[in-house]
Amino acid sequence: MSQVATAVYAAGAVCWRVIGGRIHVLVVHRTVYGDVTIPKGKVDPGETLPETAVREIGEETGLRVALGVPLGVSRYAMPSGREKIVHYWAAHVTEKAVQRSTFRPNAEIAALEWITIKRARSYLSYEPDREILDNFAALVEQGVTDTFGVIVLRHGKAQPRGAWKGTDASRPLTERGVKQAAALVGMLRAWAPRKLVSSPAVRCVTTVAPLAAASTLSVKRDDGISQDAWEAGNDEVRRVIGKRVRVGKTAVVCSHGPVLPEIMREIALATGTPLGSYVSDAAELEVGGFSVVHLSSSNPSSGIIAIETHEPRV
Ligand SMILES: Nc1nc2c([nH]c(=O)n2[C@H]2C[C@H](O)[C@@H](COP(=O)(O)OP(=O)(O)OP(=O)(O)O)O2)c(=O)[nH]1
Repeated sequence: MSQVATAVYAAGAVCWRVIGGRIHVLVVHRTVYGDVTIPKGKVDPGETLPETAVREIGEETGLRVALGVPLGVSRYAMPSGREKIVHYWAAHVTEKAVQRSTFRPNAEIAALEWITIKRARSYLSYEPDREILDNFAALVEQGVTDTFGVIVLRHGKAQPRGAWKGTDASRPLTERGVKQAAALVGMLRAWAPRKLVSSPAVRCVTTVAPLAAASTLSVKRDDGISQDAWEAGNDEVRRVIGKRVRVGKTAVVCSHGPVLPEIMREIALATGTPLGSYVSDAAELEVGGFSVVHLSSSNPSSGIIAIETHEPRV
């Protein structure tokens, strides 16, 4: 009987910052291999890829980062013959994070180096890494490097309508829904949301409550994105989304299945993005699932830069 070796999953980020008016990226010189790569590492058991990317950047470089735009997936066969699949994001590194880095050369990483994209391209040891860097370079050329995310979240699994005697808005999460809410914490923190907006319905507020507690943010309840308002035809999705796009801080917006298409539509309209399946598919979320819609900080009306959709883990 032949054995098929399973792929090894990993995640990392093209870390970038502006030095002397020019974008520089971070490459790592690895001690054992003597090669130059984009920082990344293997998924720990039970961890999601966005969490892995943030943890690995922290461990390898001492830098605390939040994820930006997804930059694609590289695949290669390791010398052992096993396939490696690596998911990458862009990650803006603040000056504060650089100052706080505790990096010391170690058995894994001999040195960190901040260099221009052109130089990084010539230093990187492997073609798959160069392709990921090229994806980042394309964003730089379009002038959309600085981004923020609107994280459109569908509440976790709730008690069915028929089985609940109280008002629809007071329907609680099921046990699975509570587990989904807990599992969202680590994952959503990878994008470091700075604002949490939720429909006032219990199933939505309790979906974001663990995240609020872990990130010491309060939940802003807004009836404009409630299902009751939507069913009555007096929702205010445009106002809620317009504000998120104007403010330009990464935010979680937690709402209901039927309201999500309207939320995605308003993000597209507010940013001058043509409507299409790319936009509407992002609203097709399972309970506890979310889409991160990446927008330009310097020019939000330049359209949606990227959308990534994540299934619930539970
Ligand atoms: N980082 C990287 N390594 C590659 C690529 N192509 C390629 O053959 N390698 C080689 C270098 C090593 O000999 C071998 C394993 O390196 P690796 O970076 O995938 O795996 P690792 O377990 O050492 O490191 P990590 O995933 O925990 O960060 O694969 C590539 O595109 N990127």
